[in-house]
Amino acid sequence: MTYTLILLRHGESEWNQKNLFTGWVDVDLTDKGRAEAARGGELMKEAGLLPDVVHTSVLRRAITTANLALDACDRHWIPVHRSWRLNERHYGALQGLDKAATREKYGDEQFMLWRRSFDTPPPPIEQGSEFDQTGDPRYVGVEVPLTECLKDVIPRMMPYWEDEITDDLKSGQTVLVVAHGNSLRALVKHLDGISDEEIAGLNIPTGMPLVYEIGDDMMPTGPSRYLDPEAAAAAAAAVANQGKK
Ligand SMILES: O=C(O)[C@@H](CO)OP(=O)(O)O
Repeated sequence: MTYTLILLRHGESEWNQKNLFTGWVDVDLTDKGRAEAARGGELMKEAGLLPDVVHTSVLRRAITTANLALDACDRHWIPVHRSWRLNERHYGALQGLDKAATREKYGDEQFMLWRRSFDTPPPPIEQGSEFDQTGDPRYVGVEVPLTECLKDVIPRMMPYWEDEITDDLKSGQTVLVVAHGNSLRALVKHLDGISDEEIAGLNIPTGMPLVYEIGDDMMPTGPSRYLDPEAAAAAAAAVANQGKK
């Protein structure tokens, strides 16, 4: 028996457009991001891959992307589950800072360590500062991080994969997960068995459905595929180049 899993990073956000580090800051989609989300839904419809259930983070850019994509494939009515565990990586004190200016100030190497290394977290955000999420009502009972590297995302995201998403897959449902560049990198790292070093080179494009066939062991039976591979490759390269002028 195989099961279908579709991963979708949210469409372009206002801070993607402005080239700002975002993390847990709850920014909206741009018009381009809304169009990307709808296109993602159309691609799923054209491929005959219609989700039975959707899981999202608790951030607006993922929630709105899911709504628009599901509307575009007439699946606006399916059950929805949300969890902070699917949130973007917390970007610490970099949240709200311009990526190009940060790269210029700290240099290429430090910039890339913060963005893509497995285990170098950015400096922690100051509690109570403008872009700190401590005290946000959606995180009652959650220990809100002050910064995270990818290594920190794995232990907070994986329980949700193991306890919630795989349950839906095992019941035979086509599962859509709408999340973020770095929370999805953590999940793809697990599914594709990518090493701590090689994960630095993986970038997930916005609004591009990525499909896995999953076996009974809840691991992929073969390589994943983007529904629009050429557009996905170009968009992933653009993500990789963020911060460069
Ligand atoms: O700012 C962020 O939260 C993420 C995703 O937009 O950026 P990056 O791709 O640099 O990790």
